[in-house]
Amino acid sequence: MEKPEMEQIMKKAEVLIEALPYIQKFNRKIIVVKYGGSAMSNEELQKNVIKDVTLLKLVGFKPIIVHGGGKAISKWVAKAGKEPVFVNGLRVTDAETMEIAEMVLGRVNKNLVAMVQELGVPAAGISGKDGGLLQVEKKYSDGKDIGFVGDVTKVNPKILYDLIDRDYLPIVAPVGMDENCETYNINADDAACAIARAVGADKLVFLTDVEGLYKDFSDKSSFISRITASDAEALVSSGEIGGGMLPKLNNCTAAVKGGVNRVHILDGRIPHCLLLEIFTDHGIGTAIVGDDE
Ligand SMILES: Nc1ncnc2c1ncn2[C@@H]1O[C@H](COP(=O)(O)OP(=O)(O)O)[C@@H](O)[C@H]1O
Ligand SMILES: CC(=O)N[C@@H](CCC(=O)OP(=O)(O)O)C(=O)O
Repeated sequence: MEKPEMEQIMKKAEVLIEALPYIQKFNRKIIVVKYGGSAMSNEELQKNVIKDVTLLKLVGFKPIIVHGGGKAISKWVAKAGKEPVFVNGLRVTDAETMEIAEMVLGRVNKNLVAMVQELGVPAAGISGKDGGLLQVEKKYSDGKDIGFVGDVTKVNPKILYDLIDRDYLPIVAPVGMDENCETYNINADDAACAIARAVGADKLVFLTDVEGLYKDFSDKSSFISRITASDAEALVSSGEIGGGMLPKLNNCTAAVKGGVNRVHILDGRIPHCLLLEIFTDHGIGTAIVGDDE
Protein backbone atom coordinates (compact mmCIF):
# COMPACT_ATOMS: atom_id res chain seq x y z
CA MET A 1 0.00 0.00 0.00
CA GLU A 2 1.28 3.49 -0.90
CA LYS A 3 2.16 5.83 1.99
CA PRO A 4 -0.54 8.49 1.29
CA GLU A 5 -3.18 5.77 1.09
CA MET A 6 -1.97 4.31 4.39
CA GLU A 7 -2.03 7.76 6.00
CA GLN A 8 -5.62 8.26 4.86
CA ILE A 9 -6.68 4.95 6.35
CA MET A 10 -4.91 5.83 9.62
CA LYS A 11 -6.76 9.16 9.71
CA LYS A 12 -10.09 7.36 9.25
CA ALA A 13 -9.19 4.97 12.07
CA GLU A 14 -8.30 7.93 14.33
CA VAL A 15 -11.70 9.51 13.65
CA LEU A 16 -13.44 6.28 14.62
CA ILE A 17 -11.34 5.96 17.80
CA GLU A 18 -12.11 9.58 18.72
CA ALA A 19 -15.82 8.76 18.37
CA LEU A 20 -15.67 5.70 20.65
CA PRO A 21 -16.07 7.41 24.07
CA TYR A 22 -18.97 9.48 22.71
CA ILE A 23 -20.69 6.39 21.34
CA GLN A 24 -20.30 4.79 24.78
CA LYS A 25 -21.46 7.90 26.63
CA PHE A 26 -24.63 8.46 24.64
CA ASN A 27 -25.56 4.88 23.93
CA ARG A 28 -29.36 4.40 24.39
CA LYS A 29 -29.79 8.12 25.13
CA ILE A 30 -32.54 10.14 23.45
CA ILE A 31 -31.49 12.96 21.12
CA VAL A 32 -34.16 15.26 19.73
CA VAL A 33 -33.11 16.91 16.47
CA LYS A 34 -35.08 19.94 15.33
CA TYR A 35 -34.63 20.19 11.63
CA GLY A 36 -36.01 23.17 9.77
CA GLY A 37 -35.36 26.60 8.41
CA SER A 38 -32.86 27.17 5.63
CA ALA A 39 -31.01 23.99 6.54
CA MET A 40 -33.90 22.18 4.86
CA SER A 41 -33.92 23.96 1.53
CA ASN A 42 -31.08 22.09 -0.19
CA GLU A 43 -31.61 18.43 -1.08
CA GLU A 44 -27.93 17.54 -0.72
CA LEU A 45 -27.85 18.97 2.81
CA GLN A 46 -31.11 17.19 3.63
CA LYS A 47 -29.58 13.88 2.65
CA ASN A 48 -26.51 14.60 4.82
CA VAL A 49 -28.67 15.43 7.84
CA ILE A 50 -30.74 12.29 7.36
CA LYS A 51 -27.60 10.19 6.99
CA ASP A 52 -26.22 11.64 10.24
CA VAL A 53 -29.40 10.98 12.22
CA THR A 54 -29.64 7.48 10.77
CA LEU A 55 -26.04 6.79 11.76
CA LEU A 56 -26.78 8.01 15.29
CA LYS A 57 -29.56 5.44 15.46
CA LEU A 58 -27.42 2.66 14.05
CA VAL A 59 -24.70 3.20 16.67
CA GLY A 60 -27.24 2.96 19.50
CA PHE A 61 -28.64 6.43 20.12
CA LYS A 62 -32.40 6.99 20.17
CA PRO A 63 -32.95 9.95 17.87
CA ILE A 64 -36.27 11.71 17.32
CA ILE A 65 -36.60 14.20 14.46
CA VAL A 66 -38.98 17.15 14.84
CA HIS A 67 -39.15 19.00 11.56
CA GLY A 68 -40.27 22.39 10.33
CA GLY A 69 -41.06 23.44 6.81
CA GLY A 70 -41.92 27.10 7.16
CA LYS A 71 -40.43 28.01 3.79
CA ALA A 72 -42.44 25.33 1.97
CA ILE A 73 -45.64 26.41 3.75
CA SER A 74 -45.04 30.03 2.71
CA LYS A 75 -44.52 28.91 -0.91
CA TRP A 76 -47.88 27.10 -1.00
CA VAL A 77 -49.69 29.87 0.89
CA ALA A 78 -48.44 32.29 -1.79
CA LYS A 79 -49.53 29.87 -4.54
CA ALA A 80 -53.02 29.95 -3.02
CA GLY A 81 -52.92 33.72 -3.57
CA LYS A 82 -52.35 34.70 0.04
CA GLU A 83 -49.58 36.73 1.61
CA PRO A 84 -47.69 34.77 4.33
CA VAL A 85 -47.89 36.84 7.52
CA PHE A 86 -45.78 36.41 10.68
CA VAL A 87 -46.06 38.07 14.09
CA ASN A 88 -43.03 37.65 16.39
CA GLY A 89 -41.84 34.71 14.29
CA LEU A 90 -45.22 32.93 14.38
CA ARG A 91 -47.31 32.40 11.26
CA VAL A 92 -50.72 34.03 11.38
CA THR A 93 -52.76 30.91 10.66
CA ASP A 94 -56.35 31.30 9.43
CA ALA A 95 -58.43 28.20 8.59
CA GLU A 96 -57.20 28.02 4.98
CA THR A 97 -53.55 28.51 5.99
CA MET A 98 -53.96 25.77 8.59
CA GLU A 99 -55.22 23.42 5.89
CA ILE A 100 -52.25 24.26 3.65
CA ALA A 101 -49.75 23.99 6.53
CA GLU A 102 -51.00 20.56 7.55
CA MET A 103 -50.87 19.28 3.96
CA VAL A 104 -47.39 20.69 3.32
CA LEU A 105 -45.98 19.45 6.64
CA GLY A 106 -47.46 16.01 5.90
CA ARG A 107 -45.59 15.94 2.60
CA VAL A 108 -42.33 17.14 4.19
CA ASN A 109 -42.78 14.48 6.86
CA LYS A 110 -43.21 11.63 4.39
CA ASN A 111 -40.26 12.82 2.29
CA LEU A 112 -38.04 12.60 5.37
CA VAL A 113 -39.47 9.16 6.18
CA ALA A 114 -38.64 8.02 2.64
CA MET A 115 -35.05 9.29 2.94
CA VAL A 116 -34.49 7.33 6.16
CA GLN A 117 -36.16 4.21 4.77
CA GLU A 118 -33.97 4.47 1.69
CA LEU A 119 -30.98 4.02 4.01
CA GLY A 120 -32.49 0.77 5.25
CA VAL A 121 -33.63 2.10 8.63
CA PRO A 122 -37.31 1.91 9.65
CA ALA A 123 -38.88 5.33 10.22
CA ALA A 124 -42.42 6.35 11.15
CA GLY A 125 -43.80 9.79 10.37
CA ILE A 126 -46.44 11.19 12.70
CA SER A 127 -47.76 14.58 13.68
CA GLY A 128 -48.45 15.89 17.15
CA LYS A 129 -52.05 14.74 16.62
CA ASP A 130 -51.12 11.06 16.64
CA GLY A 131 -51.69 9.38 19.98
CA GLY A 132 -52.39 12.82 21.49
CA LEU A 133 -48.65 13.57 21.34
CA LEU A 134 -48.98 17.36 21.38
CA GLN A 135 -51.98 18.89 23.12
CA VAL A 136 -52.26 22.64 22.70
CA GLU A 137 -54.27 25.66 23.55
CA LYS A 138 -54.70 28.69 21.35
CA LYS A 139 -51.71 30.97 21.52
CA TYR A 140 -51.88 34.78 21.41
CA SER A 141 -48.97 37.01 20.47
CA ASP A 142 -48.78 40.06 22.76
CA GLY A 143 -52.54 39.72 23.22
CA LYS A 144 -53.13 39.60 19.44
CA ASP A 145 -55.26 36.86 17.83
CA ILE A 146 -53.00 35.02 15.36
CA GLY A 147 -55.46 32.27 14.44
CA PHE A 148 -54.85 28.55 14.76
CA VAL A 149 -51.44 28.77 16.41
CA GLY A 150 -50.96 26.33 19.25
CA ASP A 151 -49.14 26.62 22.56
CA VAL A 152 -48.17 23.15 23.78
CA THR A 153 -49.86 22.48 27.12
CA LYS A 154 -49.37 18.73 27.41
CA VAL A 155 -47.17 16.09 25.79
CA ASN A 156 -48.16 12.44 25.75
CA PRO A 157 -44.92 10.72 24.64
CA LYS A 158 -46.30 7.15 24.71
CA ILE A 159 -46.44 6.92 20.92
CA LEU A 160 -42.76 7.94 20.73
CA TYR A 161 -41.70 5.31 23.26
CA ASP A 162 -43.76 2.68 21.43
CA LEU A 163 -42.12 3.54 18.10
CA ILE A 164 -38.61 3.64 19.59
CA ASP A 165 -39.17 0.32 21.40
CA ARG A 166 -40.16 -1.21 18.07
CA ASP A 167 -37.01 0.20 16.49
CA TYR A 168 -38.61 2.96 14.41
CA LEU A 169 -37.03 6.38 14.07
CA PRO A 170 -39.89 8.78 14.89
CA ILE A 171 -40.27 11.84 12.66
CA VAL A 172 -42.71 14.43 14.01
CA ALA A 173 -44.57 17.22 12.18
CA PRO A 174 -45.42 20.25 14.33
CA VAL A 175 -49.21 20.08 14.26
CA GLY A 176 -51.33 19.45 17.35
CA MET A 177 -54.89 19.46 18.66
CA ASP A 178 -56.69 21.25 21.46
CA GLU A 179 -59.03 19.46 23.84
CA ASN A 180 -61.86 19.74 21.28
CA CYS A 181 -59.67 18.02 18.63
CA GLU A 182 -59.36 21.27 16.67
CA THR A 183 -56.12 21.38 14.60
CA TYR A 184 -53.37 23.91 15.39
CA ASN A 185 -50.09 24.97 13.80
CA ILE A 186 -47.13 24.82 16.21
CA ASN A 187 -43.78 26.52 15.76
CA ALA A 188 -41.37 23.63 15.21
CA ASP A 189 -38.83 24.94 17.76
CA ASP A 190 -41.60 24.98 20.41
CA ALA A 191 -42.66 21.44 19.44
CA ALA A 192 -39.07 20.14 19.63
CA CYS A 193 -38.48 21.75 23.02
CA ALA A 194 -41.74 20.38 24.48
CA ILE A 195 -40.96 16.87 23.21
CA ALA A 196 -37.34 16.95 24.44
CA ARG A 197 -38.51 17.96 27.92
CA ALA A 198 -41.27 15.36 28.03
CA VAL A 199 -39.02 12.44 27.08
CA GLY A 200 -36.11 13.70 29.23
CA ALA A 201 -33.84 13.88 26.20
CA ASP A 202 -30.13 13.92 26.85
CA LYS A 203 -29.64 16.35 24.00
CA LEU A 204 -31.75 18.73 21.96
CA VAL A 205 -30.14 19.97 18.76
CA PHE A 206 -31.43 22.87 16.67
CA LEU A 207 -30.14 22.80 13.11
CA THR A 208 -30.38 26.30 11.73
CA ASP A 209 -28.79 28.64 9.19
CA VAL A 210 -26.19 30.42 11.33
CA GLU A 211 -22.99 29.13 12.95
CA GLY A 212 -24.63 29.46 16.37
CA LEU A 213 -25.31 32.25 18.84
CA TYR A 214 -23.62 35.65 18.66
CA LYS A 215 -23.73 38.12 21.54
CA ASP A 216 -23.99 40.79 18.88
CA PHE A 217 -25.11 39.44 15.51
CA SER A 218 -23.35 42.24 13.62
CA ASP A 219 -20.00 41.32 15.20
CA LYS A 220 -18.79 37.87 14.10
CA SER A 221 -16.05 37.92 16.77
CA SER A 222 -18.76 37.78 19.46
CA PHE A 223 -19.53 34.12 18.75
CA ILE A 224 -20.54 32.15 21.87
CA SER A 225 -19.50 28.49 21.87
CA ARG A 226 -20.81 27.70 25.37
CA ILE A 227 -23.28 29.49 27.61
CA THR A 228 -25.20 28.53 30.74
CA ALA A 229 -29.01 28.65 30.69
CA SER A 230 -29.06 31.55 33.20
CA ASP A 231 -26.53 33.57 31.18
CA ALA A 232 -28.61 32.89 28.06
CA GLU A 233 -31.71 34.18 29.88
CA ALA A 234 -29.79 37.31 30.90
CA LEU A 235 -28.71 37.79 27.28
CA VAL A 236 -32.35 37.56 26.14
CA SER A 237 -33.41 40.10 28.80
CA SER A 238 -30.63 42.47 27.69
CA GLY A 239 -32.47 42.82 24.37
CA GLU A 240 -29.35 42.02 22.33
CA ILE A 241 -30.80 38.95 20.63
CA GLY A 242 -33.23 39.39 17.78
CA GLY A 243 -34.99 37.68 14.89
CA GLY A 244 -35.72 33.98 14.93
CA MET A 245 -32.90 33.48 17.44
CA LEU A 246 -34.98 35.04 20.22
CA PRO A 247 -37.69 32.33 20.44
CA LYS A 248 -35.04 29.69 19.69
CA LEU A 249 -32.88 30.79 22.62
CA ASN A 250 -35.95 30.93 24.87
CA ASN A 251 -36.65 27.32 23.90
CA CYS A 252 -33.01 26.40 24.60
CA THR A 253 -33.12 27.75 28.15
CA ALA A 254 -36.57 26.24 28.75
CA ALA A 255 -35.24 22.85 27.64
CA VAL A 256 -32.15 22.99 29.89
CA LYS A 257 -34.18 24.22 32.85
CA GLY A 258 -36.72 21.49 32.04
CA GLY A 259 -34.12 18.74 32.45
CA VAL A 260 -32.52 18.34 29.02
CA ASN A 261 -28.82 17.87 29.66
CA ARG A 262 -27.46 19.94 26.79
CA VAL A 263 -28.89 21.95 23.96
CA HIS A 264 -26.93 22.76 20.82
CA ILE A 265 -27.50 25.31 18.10
CA LEU A 266 -25.70 24.08 14.99
CA ASP A 267 -25.22 25.35 11.48
CA GLY A 268 -27.26 22.92 9.37
CA ARG A 269 -25.49 24.25 6.25
CA ILE A 270 -22.25 22.56 7.37
CA PRO A 271 -22.25 19.02 5.98
CA HIS A 272 -22.41 16.45 8.80
CA CYS A 273 -22.49 19.12 11.52
CA LEU A 274 -24.34 16.68 13.81
CA LEU A 275 -21.57 14.09 13.62
CA LEU A 276 -18.90 16.73 14.11
CA GLU A 277 -20.65 18.00 17.23
CA ILE A 278 -21.39 14.66 18.78
CA PHE A 279 -18.43 12.51 17.84
CA THR A 280 -15.44 14.84 18.00
CA ASP A 281 -13.56 16.45 20.90
CA HIS A 282 -13.89 19.96 19.48
CA GLY A 283 -17.65 20.55 19.18
CA ILE A 284 -19.02 23.12 16.76
CA GLY A 285 -21.87 25.58 17.21
CA THR A 286 -23.22 26.86 20.52
CA ALA A 287 -23.85 24.62 23.53
CA ILE A 288 -26.38 25.75 26.15
CA VAL A 289 -25.63 23.95 29.40
CA GLY A 290 -26.96 23.77 32.94
CA ASP A 291 -25.84 26.44 35.43
CA ASP A 292 -23.86 23.94 37.51
CA GLU A 293 -21.99 22.38 34.57
N1 LIG B 1 -27.54 37.09 18.14
C1 LIG B 1 -27.87 36.26 17.15
N2 LIG B 1 -27.15 35.13 16.92
C2 LIG B 1 -27.47 34.29 15.91
N3 LIG B 1 -28.53 34.48 15.07
C3 LIG B 1 -29.28 35.59 15.24
C4 LIG B 1 -28.99 36.51 16.29
N4 LIG B 1 -29.91 37.52 16.24
C5 LIG B 1 -30.73 37.23 15.21
N5 LIG B 1 -30.37 36.07 14.59
C6 LIG B 1 -31.09 35.48 13.45
O1 LIG B 1 -31.74 34.28 13.85
C7 LIG B 1 -31.82 33.42 12.70
C8 LIG B 1 -32.10 31.97 13.13
O2 LIG B 1 -33.44 31.85 13.53
P1 LIG B 1 -34.57 31.27 12.52
O3 LIG B 1 -34.51 32.02 11.24
O4 LIG B 1 -35.86 31.25 13.24
O5 LIG B 1 -34.02 29.80 12.30
P2 LIG B 1 -34.74 28.51 11.68
O6 LIG B 1 -35.62 28.99 10.58
O7 LIG B 1 -33.58 27.69 11.25
O8 LIG B 1 -35.50 27.88 12.81
C9 LIG B 1 -30.49 33.64 12.02
O9 LIG B 1 -30.54 33.35 10.63
C10 LIG B 1 -30.19 35.10 12.29
O10 LIG B 1 -30.57 35.90 11.19
C1 LIG C 1 -46.93 28.74 14.21
C2 LIG C 1 -45.83 28.63 13.22
O1 LIG C 1 -45.16 29.61 12.92
N1 LIG C 1 -45.60 27.42 12.68
C3 LIG C 1 -44.59 27.16 11.71
C4 LIG C 1 -44.41 25.65 11.60
C5 LIG C 1 -43.25 25.26 10.72
C6 LIG C 1 -41.90 25.73 11.27
O2 LIG C 1 -41.73 26.13 12.40
O3 LIG C 1 -40.89 25.60 10.32
P1 LIG C 1 -39.38 26.12 10.42
O4 LIG C 1 -38.75 25.47 11.62
O5 LIG C 1 -38.82 25.63 9.14
O6 LIG C 1 -39.40 27.61 10.53
C7 LIG C 1 -45.00 27.74 10.33
O7 LIG C 1 -46.16 27.73 9.99
O8 LIG C 1 -44.06 28.17 9.60
